[in-house]
Amino acid sequence: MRKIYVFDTTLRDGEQSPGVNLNTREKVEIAHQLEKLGVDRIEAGFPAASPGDLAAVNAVARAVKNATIIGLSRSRQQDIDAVREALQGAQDPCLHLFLATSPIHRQYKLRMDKQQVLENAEAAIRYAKKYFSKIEFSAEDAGRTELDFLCEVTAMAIRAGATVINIPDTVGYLSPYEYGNIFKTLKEQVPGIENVQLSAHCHDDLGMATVNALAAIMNGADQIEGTINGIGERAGNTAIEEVAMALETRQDFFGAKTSLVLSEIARTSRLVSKLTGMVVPGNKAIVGANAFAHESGIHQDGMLKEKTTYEIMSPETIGLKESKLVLGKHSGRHAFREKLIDLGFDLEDELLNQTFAKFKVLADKKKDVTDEDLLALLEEKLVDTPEVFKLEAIYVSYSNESIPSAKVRILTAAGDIIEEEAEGNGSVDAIYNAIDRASTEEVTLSDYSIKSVSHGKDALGEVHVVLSQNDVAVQGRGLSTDILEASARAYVDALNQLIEKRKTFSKRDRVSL
Ligand SMILES: CC(=O)SCCNC(=O)CCNC(=O)[C@H](O)C(C)(C)COP(=O)(O)OP(=O)(O)OC[C@H]1O[C@@H](n2cnc3c(N)ncnc32)[C@H](O)[C@@H]1OP(=O)(O)O
Ligand SMILES: CC(C)C(=O)C(=O)O
Repeated sequence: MRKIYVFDTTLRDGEQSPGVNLNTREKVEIAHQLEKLGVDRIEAGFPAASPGDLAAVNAVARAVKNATIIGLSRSRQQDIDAVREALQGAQDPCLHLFLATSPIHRQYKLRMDKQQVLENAEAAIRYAKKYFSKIEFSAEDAGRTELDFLCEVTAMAIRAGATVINIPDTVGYLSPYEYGNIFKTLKEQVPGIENVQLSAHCHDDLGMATVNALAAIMNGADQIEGTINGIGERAGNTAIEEVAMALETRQDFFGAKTSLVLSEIARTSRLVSKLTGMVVPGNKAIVGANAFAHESGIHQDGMLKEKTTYEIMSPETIGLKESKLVLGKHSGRHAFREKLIDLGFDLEDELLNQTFAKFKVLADKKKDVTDEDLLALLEEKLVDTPEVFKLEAIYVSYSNESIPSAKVRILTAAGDIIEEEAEGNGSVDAIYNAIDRASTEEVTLSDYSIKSVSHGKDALGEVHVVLSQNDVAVQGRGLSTDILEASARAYVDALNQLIEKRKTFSKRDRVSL
């Protein structure tokens, strides 16, 4: 099986993500994890960028024993010298030199013509060759470079002593066909190309970074460059975990493999997310929280019968424990039954159907139906609790210059209407004091939490409260687009449940104790 080398640039191009700044300790921690993941090469930074980055690259160079350590450099002596200094102590150092070759970069950024680009790059490689046996040369913006000129630049770089030639699609512009064709052409036309490794470095501006890296592999690339979680400049780089898992899962098609320890992927992803502060989107391939989660009934049913119906890879391969069946409004009876069995309840069909119907009503209102919700459904705490008290209206008076007060109108099961007023430390406290007066129940509020059920200004607010009385505690839930109303509803719901629980407990005592 053909081996594809993995060049990880999380610590260099990944760190170029706006808002990301890794200090030395963080770079070393990530580098150690990359070593465990088994990447072949680690680009640790751009030493000429700052004294801090030079020191960080040096710390990585000294800490890592099982990967080549690379420092990036412009085609300038002072940058090359900074990399020399930074890579002191590295077991296997490599210099990464770059110079842009595309017409746009030549004309506007470098203000060089083709000849100057060739001469400048050659002088840099020859200078560097005195100090480094391994040199990667990148033709920045190769993707938008005339193909014949790119062949010329590549031939020059090989003659001058580069050992790896990198073809960056710096701005994520190319289609897979065009990018693959560059590798094919270089392989066919550049003298000495068989003596160097060819590398692919893609960006995700059009969402094609992974597929372009794969196209490069299919056309002869020996190495792919990328980052963990695909972080990097603008829309980011090729996500290494995506390429590695594509090669692993579709060995039949690609006939190539990395030597990554795949079971370290999830851990590496979490660490990089934590230290860079870049949250991995839930739907991100391979490492997103939903990548191995199934919500819809038909999929869950398939998963329960045979995992390969809806999973092309197993979560264990990347170091996760198992797939998740998430209960929501799209879930079906099979998954619901399985979940209840997990919770210790094996229900008769009829009872299962009744509970399932209630679950669907709840799932329509809630983003996540938790184990607690399910337990509540089973015990008929959350729905169908007889309403001893029903909240009819609340009035709140609030100003930051006076004590908040609230008035509530409550309808009792006996048909009485009770109105009470009270003051409090805040609006919610005032409402709760007024409800206490109306219900005359003596309860303790031991928890209060609020979250939004959906997004936007009109999001539903969901309030959860825990009320206790003697040794009994219950959870009440209130939903409304107004958080004060949701708070009042949660409290009244909890009161009703408390009263119901008192009854259930005394019944249970009679029946089973
Ligand atoms: C595609 C990529 O990801 S390339 C890597 C990008 N990463 C970074 O830029 C991060 C680190 N960079 C830095 O800290 C700074 O840009 C430094 C220290 C390298 C240079 O800073 P400054 O000297 O202030 O220059 P500045 O960044 O403003 O401009 C870049 C200069 O380098 C030149 N340049 C750009 N690429 C190269 C190159 N490969 N070789 C030689 N010169 C280059 C530009 O033409 C410009 O030159 P000019 O000053 O003569 O116009
Ligand atoms: C320095 C090079 C490889 C680069 O990051 C790019 O062109 O995107």
